[in-house]
Amino acid sequence: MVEPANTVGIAVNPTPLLKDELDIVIPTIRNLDFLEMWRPFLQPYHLIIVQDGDPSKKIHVPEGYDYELYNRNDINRILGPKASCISFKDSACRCFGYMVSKKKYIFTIDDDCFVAKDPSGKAVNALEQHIKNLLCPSSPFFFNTLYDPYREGADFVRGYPFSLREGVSTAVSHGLWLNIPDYDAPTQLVKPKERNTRYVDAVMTIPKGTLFPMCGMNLAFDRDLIGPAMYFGLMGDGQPIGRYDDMWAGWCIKVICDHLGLGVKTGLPYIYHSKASNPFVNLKKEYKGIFWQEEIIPFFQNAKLSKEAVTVQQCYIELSKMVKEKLSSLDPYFDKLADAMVTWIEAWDELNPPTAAAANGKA
Ligand SMILES: O=c1ccn([C@@H]2O[C@H](COP(=O)(O)OP(=O)(O)O[C@H]3O[C@@H](CO)[C@H](O)[C@H]3O)[C@@H](O)[C@H]2O)c(=O)[nH]1
Ligand SMILES: [Mn+2]
Repeated sequence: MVEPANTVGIAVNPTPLLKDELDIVIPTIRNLDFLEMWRPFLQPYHLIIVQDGDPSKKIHVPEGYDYELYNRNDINRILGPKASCISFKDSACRCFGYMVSKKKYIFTIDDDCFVAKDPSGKAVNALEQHIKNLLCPSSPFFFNTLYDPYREGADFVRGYPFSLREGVSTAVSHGLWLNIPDYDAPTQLVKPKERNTRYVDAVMTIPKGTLFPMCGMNLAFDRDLIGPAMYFGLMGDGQPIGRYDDMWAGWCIKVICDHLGLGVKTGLPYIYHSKASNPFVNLKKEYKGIFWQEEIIPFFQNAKLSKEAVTVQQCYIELSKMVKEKLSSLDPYFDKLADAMVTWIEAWDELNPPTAAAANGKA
């Protein structure tokens, strides 16, 4: 039986790593009381709260947190017609927070994710571990069997090519979950009582050429390296699919990271996922995705980006053209999604114009 950690009495770190370079993005339709238990680890950071659902509902944010909050009215006001690419009534709305942030790093977490305990009983500072993962190189080109070679007390094992030991920049850090695992609805239905009690003390780079099911509930990334590709798609209200927001983004970012020579890591940190969403509601959201993905995965496995695609935006636009060309025959939804991918990039570039220096550099 796993339980969340008790963080009462843990002092708030006054000078945490990347304090002014990282935003925490939380999608919510509920309340944010869970931030009380995260206070020692998260209070020094700026929050971007994306309020989904009824914009007239008042979301209470615990005292002492510095935050900005956006509801649907704000999204519509800021993006105008381009707001059509931001999902409504689905956690996919969180990607609006990635777009409006001005920081280099993002940590996104769900409002039902509590602080986990490691096997020694110590409270896990998930954000601190994500930051370590992002600030350390990745090793996507050759698998290190002793897991993260950059970790204290580990290294590259015999036979690991020295020419590859410098590693590459890490774009994404994918954390895991104790208690309620991120299972799809059919698995949830078959195993309603299954809880994840296994704390695996490892961080691994996902090898180049391998896709993975990215879960958005405990995720961090480098916005400068991969932000424009972190679009969580068209889900929820008015859409034929849900709960494939993070999956879609994960497949897109992995193809682009592989193309640009960037790393994606998975493993530590764990959070404690406190509640299971309704498997019957989830089945309705997922069911088209469960058979579509048998076509979608080979599409991403075979996606080849051109050597002219050297920025994330260029890669993403190329990907959107492939989606329109190769997946629209699966369902007209993908035609709409391909257009929304372009709208997302246009909106991203509108809110995040390249700095003059960067623009000159590019010229
Ligand atoms: O319409 C909605 C529903 C929920 N939210 C907020 O999004 C997160 C996740 O919600 P919840 O914990 O209820 O759902 P899970 O099934 O556990 O979420 C996992 O599945 C993925 C579905 O896409 C998701 O990325 C995972 O985290 C909470 O913060 C809700 O408040 C919402 O904004 N709108
Ligand atoms: Mn949840």
